[in-house]
Amino acid sequence: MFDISPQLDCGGRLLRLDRPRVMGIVNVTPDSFSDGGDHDSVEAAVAHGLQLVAEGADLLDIGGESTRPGSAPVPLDEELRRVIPVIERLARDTTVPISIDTFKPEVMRAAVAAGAGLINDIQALRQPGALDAAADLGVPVVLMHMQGEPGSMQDTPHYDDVVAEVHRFLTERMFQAEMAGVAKKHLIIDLGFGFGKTTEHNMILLARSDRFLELGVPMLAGLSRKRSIGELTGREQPRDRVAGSVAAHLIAAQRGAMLLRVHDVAATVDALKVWAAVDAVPMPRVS
Ligand SMILES: Nc1nc2ncc(COP(=O)(O)OP(=O)(O)O)nc2c(=O)[nH]1
Repeated sequence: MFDISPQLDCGGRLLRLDRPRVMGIVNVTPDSFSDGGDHDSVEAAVAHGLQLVAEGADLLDIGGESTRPGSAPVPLDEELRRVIPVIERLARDTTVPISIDTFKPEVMRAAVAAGAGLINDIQALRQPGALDAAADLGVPVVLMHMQGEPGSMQDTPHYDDVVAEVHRFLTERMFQAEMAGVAKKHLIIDLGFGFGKTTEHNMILLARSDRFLELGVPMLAGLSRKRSIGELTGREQPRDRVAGSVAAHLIAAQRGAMLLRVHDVAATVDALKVWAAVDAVPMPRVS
């Protein structure tokens, strides 16, 4: 149907896209919205990453700067101090691809040099130097939609047509990336759930996320423990939003997402196994 590549070469570590793949979140931050401070030392972050791989994570996403609404920016040297040692250790101690969650080109370059094989950029390479860094590094890159900036994006998000506007943004960022020299086979899109969007916007995007498959690149979905899940379920604490998060990611997978960015790897892996079993049942022969 669409010419989505069957695998991603993440700096030599292949990620087959024969089924939805689970990206385990390792936030090396003191203030991430759902697990801030839990893994903000190298040892704790490495141990958490190894635990997520043991639970079935197909790749890990290492982040050194919280992007929650109202979060404070992290200086370059601090972000490097947080993430590089963790990437080095995890790249050594696991065989799964390691992703760097950053929008700073200097962090992208240092992270890939340290062993990361995928760039996860919530700003879709809009920072000065980011397009060139992605083109030079030659690894897959996630282009995510965000309306506004983390500090104020949730104040009054508004769209005339959220699907059309996110689609137009991602199409344009893909064009800019390819013009800068990023191979289309390295592009991944992400609708940016919770980044300048109300719960209604998020649900419309989730319901119609299959509309984005026509862009011909893998799609990543990241709804894990987010505020929208809390609003729909009444779960105040992000840690209590596991069932809602798993449901949302299962729906995203059914609508074509090939990468699921989650905190709760074991629960998500279990849900995908049940879905795969049902999906494997042959369609009835039309007599
Ligand atoms: N591609 C992508 N990257 C992301 N990075 C961070 C967060 C925010 O979640 P989390 O990392 O758990 O929180 P924080 O940013 O507070 O560390 N969400 C996404 C997302 O939806 N897509």
